[in-house]
Amino acid sequence: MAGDQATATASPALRGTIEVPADKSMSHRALILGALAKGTTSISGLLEGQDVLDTAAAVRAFGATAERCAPGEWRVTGGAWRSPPTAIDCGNSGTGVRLLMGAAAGFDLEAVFTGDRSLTRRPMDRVLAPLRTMGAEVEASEGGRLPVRLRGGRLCGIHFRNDKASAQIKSAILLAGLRSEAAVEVLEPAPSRDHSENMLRAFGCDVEVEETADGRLVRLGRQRSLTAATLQIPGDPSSAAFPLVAALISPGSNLTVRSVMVNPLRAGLFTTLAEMGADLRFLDQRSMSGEAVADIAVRSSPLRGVEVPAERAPSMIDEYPILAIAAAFARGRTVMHGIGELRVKESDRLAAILAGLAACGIEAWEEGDTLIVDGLGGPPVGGAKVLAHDDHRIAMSFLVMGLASERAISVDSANMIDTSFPGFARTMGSIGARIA
Ligand SMILES: O=C(O)C1=C[C@@H](OP(=O)(O)O)[C@@H](O)[C@H](O)C1
Ligand SMILES: C=C(OP(=O)(O)O)C(=O)O
Repeated sequence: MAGDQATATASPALRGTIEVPADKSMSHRALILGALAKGTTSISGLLEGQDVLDTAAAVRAFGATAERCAPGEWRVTGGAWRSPPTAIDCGNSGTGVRLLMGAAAGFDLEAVFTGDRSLTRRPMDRVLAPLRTMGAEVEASEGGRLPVRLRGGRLCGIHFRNDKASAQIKSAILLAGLRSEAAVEVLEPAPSRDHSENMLRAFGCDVEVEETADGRLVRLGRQRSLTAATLQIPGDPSSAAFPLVAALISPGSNLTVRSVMVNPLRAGLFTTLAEMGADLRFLDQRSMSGEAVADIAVRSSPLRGVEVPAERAPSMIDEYPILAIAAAFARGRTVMHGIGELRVKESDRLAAILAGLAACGIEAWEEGDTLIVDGLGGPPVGGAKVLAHDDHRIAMSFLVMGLASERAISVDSANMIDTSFPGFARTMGSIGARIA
């Protein structure tokens, strides 16, 4: 990819068997929990994208040791966290900064958190409000944004209703609660991804989950100290989504993505694609570090428009940009409900999707928190330069669209792809995709 720009050109059928980089959500959590645990945690297959490398630098600044022994192989030795010498810069990563603020809040320390141009525009109050309720002193910049100054210490309990179905908010509260003895509970009317719960258990922490009439209640038990663990991180379903959709929309394709994490709270895109008529199979289902894993095989398929219910949004929140691309190729209308959270990701993803689709000849519009795409039942014209707004998922989505459109599609800022999918162009090239 030349400089920041990248171009995807109509490609032949995509074929082969590939792996995608490790899951980003699990990778952040592995480093943070390792840095809180007694002893040395071994991690295999850590995602070495910039978001996660920034979290590694952050835990070091708090006093932990995080060493890279070989590609993807890391050792993390934890202990009591101390005030970092300089501001913690989480770069582009909402997960990194929100989980780290939670984890730091239980220690007697002071820290300033900041990030890049995108992250400093994203709302932090959603995490700062519950941390304040628990007793942390926090001072945010205007509008509840970064930089944030946090003074941690002895925290009290909380019962928090997670109406946004945000795993970042839930995880920040659970991590803060690790150093408290008080009751710490998060009620989720709609469940969000549960990697923190699963991984906390792997580190020996009691986490209780109860299905109640009001939703899923997640509660820290009495045993909250963490002991080092050995972890292996499976492939990221949010990254696998790009080659899988590319194969679905490129005639004659036959692709397998190996070792993809398929936790049901992350698998909403696969359910939706199956409803659209995708020939998609989960093979060799197994488990890795407490998470369900499968090889996913797809063949290119004629897709039809569907209605995606709001309740499914938390299980595919990062996949709407690439679903919108699949929808553009599908026959008929795809309606995606309840996706207002897309406005506060790395960019305003709703606006970016709409502008990109319009530039490529697709009719799409928003109605409140609903996105509607009128699919062509065939390839769009393409031939546009799409603004990715420094957002990795917008960039990858429109590059995938360019592989099966009539004319090439360029994106202006492709360098951010490294935050979640290092080697994207190379991996796609290995199955025949033309991205330069
Ligand atoms: O907890 C996590 O690892 C994540 C949670 C989601 O954000 P929200 O918690 O804001 O929904 C998701 O968009 C993000 O990419 C990763
Ligand atoms: C929203 C995302 O990440 P984060 O919130 O960690 O920046 C993403 O990866 O799509």
